[in-house]
Amino acid sequence: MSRNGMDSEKVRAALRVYFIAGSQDCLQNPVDVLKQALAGGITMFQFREKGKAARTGEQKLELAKELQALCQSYGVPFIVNDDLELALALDADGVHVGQEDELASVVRERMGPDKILGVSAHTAQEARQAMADGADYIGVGPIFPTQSKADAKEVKGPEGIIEFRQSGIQLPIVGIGGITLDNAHLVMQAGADGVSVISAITHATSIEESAKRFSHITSGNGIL
Ligand SMILES: Cc1ncsc1CCOP(=O)(O)O
Ligand SMILES: C=C1C=NC(C)=NC1=N
Ligand SMILES: [Mg+2]
Repeated sequence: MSRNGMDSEKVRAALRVYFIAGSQDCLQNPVDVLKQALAGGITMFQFREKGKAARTGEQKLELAKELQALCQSYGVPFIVNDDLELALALDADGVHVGQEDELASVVRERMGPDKILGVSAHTAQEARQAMADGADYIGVGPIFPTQSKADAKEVKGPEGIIEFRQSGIQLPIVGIGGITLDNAHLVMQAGADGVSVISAITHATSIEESAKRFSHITSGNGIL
């Protein structure tokens, strides 16, 4: 079932190097982090301001506006994690929700057909439900152990993505969790359309170089 709205090939292309960050993930000013990541060629950005050090209220809104403007100057989609009201207030390009967040069907209803809706899915059933709710892609993970999400579920390995594809899930999939320059190729070979990365970019010696290398690794035609 193909959804009328965001073209799925455009979504697949946007998922290739899907950078996620909030100020809690950054060792320097988040604006400078995103500038370098964009220069390195990330294909989509998710603003995920979460945890005890996260900004809130006006501070969070101002930071989001600055990061959104940067993405717009590069023509890179700007996605908001969890916070539907913030996404609507900013007219963001989309929202990503987990199973415990706002219902995906409600988010789709509130955003309209042309915004990007991402849903975290841990089983093929959750993936099928997400598709029925109008999701454009699913986030599957953690693929490898991660330090960036306190309540991450059990590690799946790249097999987790193979299983989704074997159960007939054709929706665009982005792998997430502990993905580095050394293991990203395994995620692509398992059938993901892209990799979602926090610390391998935010903690990199060169943020721009790291983003550039992820872009190179994920641009293969999937055969190599
Ligand atoms: C948000 C999220 N969801 C599953 S793992 C994770 C964190 C990924 O961060 P990192 O790329 O640093 O492992
Ligand atoms: C938990 C998540 C899973 N997948 C993606 C793409 N983003 C998230 N915040
Ligand atoms: Mg969430």
